[in-house]
Amino acid sequence: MTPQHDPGQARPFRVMKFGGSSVGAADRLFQALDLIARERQAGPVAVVVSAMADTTDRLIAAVDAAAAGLAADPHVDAIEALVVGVARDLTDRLQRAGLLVHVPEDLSPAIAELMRPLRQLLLGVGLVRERTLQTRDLALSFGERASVLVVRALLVARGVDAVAVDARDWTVTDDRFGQATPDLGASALQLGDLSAAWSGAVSVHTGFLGRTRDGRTTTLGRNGSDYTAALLAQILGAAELQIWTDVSGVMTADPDLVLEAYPVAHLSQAEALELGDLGMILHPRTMAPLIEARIPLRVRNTARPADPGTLIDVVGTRDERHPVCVVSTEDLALLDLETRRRLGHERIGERALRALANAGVPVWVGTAAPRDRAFAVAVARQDAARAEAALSAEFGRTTEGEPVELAPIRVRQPVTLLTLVGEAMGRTPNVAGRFFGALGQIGVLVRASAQGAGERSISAVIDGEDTATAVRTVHAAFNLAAQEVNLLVLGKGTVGRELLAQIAAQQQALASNQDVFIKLAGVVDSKRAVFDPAGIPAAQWDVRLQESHVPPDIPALLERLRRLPVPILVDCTAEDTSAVYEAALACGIHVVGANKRPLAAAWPIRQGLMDMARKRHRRWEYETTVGASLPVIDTLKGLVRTGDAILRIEGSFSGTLGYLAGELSRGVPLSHAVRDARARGYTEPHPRDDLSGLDVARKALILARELGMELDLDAVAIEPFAPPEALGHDDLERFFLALAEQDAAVAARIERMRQAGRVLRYLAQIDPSAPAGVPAVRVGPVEVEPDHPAARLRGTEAFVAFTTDRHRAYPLLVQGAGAGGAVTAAGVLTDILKIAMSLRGR
Ligand SMILES: NC(=O)C1=CN([C@@H]2O[C@H](COP(=O)(O)OP(=O)(O)OC[C@H]3O[C@@H](n4cnc5c(N)ncnc54)[C@H](OP(=O)(O)O)[C@@H]3O)[C@@H](O)[C@H]2O)C=CC1
Ligand SMILES: N[C@@H](CC=O)C(=O)O
Repeated sequence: MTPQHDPGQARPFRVMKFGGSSVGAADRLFQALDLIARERQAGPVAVVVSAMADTTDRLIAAVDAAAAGLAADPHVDAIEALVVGVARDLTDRLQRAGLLVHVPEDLSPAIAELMRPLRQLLLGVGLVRERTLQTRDLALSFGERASVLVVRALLVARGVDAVAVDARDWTVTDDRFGQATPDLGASALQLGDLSAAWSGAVSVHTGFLGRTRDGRTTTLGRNGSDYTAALLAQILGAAELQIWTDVSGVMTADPDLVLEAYPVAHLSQAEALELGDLGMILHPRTMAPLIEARIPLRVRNTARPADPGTLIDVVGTRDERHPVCVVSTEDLALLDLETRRRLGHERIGERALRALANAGVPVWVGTAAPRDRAFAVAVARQDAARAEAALSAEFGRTTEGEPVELAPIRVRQPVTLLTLVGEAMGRTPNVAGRFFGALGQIGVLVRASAQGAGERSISAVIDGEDTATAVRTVHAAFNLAAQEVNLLVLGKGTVGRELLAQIAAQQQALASNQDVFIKLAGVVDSKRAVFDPAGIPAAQWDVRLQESHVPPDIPALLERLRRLPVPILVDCTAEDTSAVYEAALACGIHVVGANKRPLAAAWPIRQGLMDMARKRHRRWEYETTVGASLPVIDTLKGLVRTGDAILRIEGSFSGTLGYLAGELSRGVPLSHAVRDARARGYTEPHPRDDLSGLDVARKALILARELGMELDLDAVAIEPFAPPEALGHDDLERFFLALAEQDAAVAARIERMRQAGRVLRYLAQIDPSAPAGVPAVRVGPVEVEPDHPAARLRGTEAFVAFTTDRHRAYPLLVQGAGAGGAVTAAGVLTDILKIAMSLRGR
């Protein structure tokens, strides 16, 4: 087909198509006329319009009513009222805006006149009580014809020369009513004759409509107006087709499921075809004329004309790393067929598809096991029963008449077809790995899967209830938008407060540089809670918490948290929160904890939490429980995972006790040094936990358990840092008074050590192969020689030395600040980011 546009002609046509929402209300149509007027200034324009708003549905209802012997006139009255109303409102608006070149005649008589034959037709349908597709097509044509009448009249009134074109006068089709196919050559000839009369005016065409060679009205099926527009663009040799609708382009995912979904800037025609198969943008047959004539398509929003929309052309985006969209097709059923023995030469997939086609059941996806022993097919839920019946009938016997050993057909519903679309699929390695990996991370079961033969899509069938989380996770895993994580922070003491300050400071940078959006959903202390699913501005949490009178009802808060994308419980308390962790993990919430107590709880409790996290595919991150932000646990896990044998772990695990030892060496009395350490945020909420050795014992136990040592706290040999008689008081002031009584004795001991050339350090040792009778885990004060690695520690420095099979001669050392709000909070934030990043497939 030769396009009508003569390449010598300076400015080719632009075709603009306006859908039902763009012409069905005065404000939108006002905008549409403006867009047409502007585009006209740049060159020749042809416009295609759909029926206004719900007119097509109303026309179908009118035909159905007539065929059922009911009154159809009220439907036609409603359509007439809508069209007249839009025309009047629009005239007023144009007048108020000073855009009318002349006041248009009242359109109501013309609209009534247009509708007269429709009323007669419906009367006829009522008389014969017969409703054929042919009759329905004729009735439907009145919707688009009414739109053209209004749009042309008001364009002219606005000073844009325009002609109305009934597309039936040029769209020559076959006689498949309801789904007619145009004849391109014949249509081009007809259009050629018509267009001669336009002489520079904007031609306004009815979308959706055609006519058979013998003059009967047809319609072009679903998205028929788009088809008309694509055909018109092809015949006119247009430079571009613009589809004006109510969204700002093709979205990266369903915005109802993914708040951060956004319009894709650029797609290839092949990607658009793939999306068309999934019911998005244009139906594949509508894309055909554009592909054939290599015409770019722009999808734009009439209500937001400044938005660039989506451009669809031959090349598409040049960014081959990212897929473009995650499409979720919901409300499907998955039918699983499995033969107990092979069916000779028969392919069960082939037969199943044929049976479903014969039963008129459309198939969304079908996947076969190797050599076709099993086959799974997804169909719309409403077709599930028919599909099952058709398959049961088909597989009652082999084609040779033998009974088939088919396991009972299993029907699973509702399921969702989750499809990732993009050229990246065939050009970037590991897209499939990341797709399934992201689903696996959040524990979504894949019931069936398929990778498109065109290498532009990959699909997974998942349970319907997993849809929202799965779409969000895959969307985030491919960096289609920032990964949102939602935090509920328990505790706003030294660590919690500092964490919230770091989040406030880093939130912006994390969103722009790392595509991670940290949302603070709630903060809880020992007395109250504040929770807002929309997010608490990180700079306002303090005020919001102070103003709150809500008691900290943790189960209720977890219930609200779990409904948000990537929910994370952040534990910055020093309480026994094992039960809270269990509830959180059980309902799908990740946990990040600086709190050692759940990890040091009785072995079955700690192990139960680990199992729960594994079973629910949730993360429990706790790097800061040993050595604040030092990478102690990660290092140990790495050694264990890579098969190294851990011979011994030793070190000074407590920044607090390291600091105190240093202060004592400088001559500071014990009670003063502890007060100072507490004020600096180094100690546990009650410093007794440090001085008694309990806190270090917990750390040592945490590390020992990483080695698989099934120990409890009572198996740890603990020698306290300070004399036990000073540690009895809960009340802090009494505690400090009792401590002061020990100042002199402690100072004397330190002095003795100094004279002997040694320094005091509090060390821990984990010896997995300790002989029977010797504690495998020991913590206690040690007088170390000057050449001991611990002797060189300063301030809150801690160190952990791993002697392993591979690090035998030179132990692997992790050393640095081991206590303090800032470093610990940074470690907690790092753990939060680990979860966010892992969900992005990075
Ligand atoms: N400080 C450090 O250097 C390090 C600390 N850690 C660990 O971090 C955790 C926090 O330490 P830190 O910030 O110093 O302690 P703080 O005592 O300063 O803060 C504890 C917070 O927990 C809150 N809290 C107490 N009970 C509850 C409860 N039932 N529900 C909710 N919140 C509660 C307190 O509330 P309220 O404000 O109402 O009293 C307080 O805000 C500890 O487990 C500690 O071992 C780990 C590594 C280093
Ligand atoms: N008091 C603790 C703080 C971190 O866990 C210590 O220094 O060990």
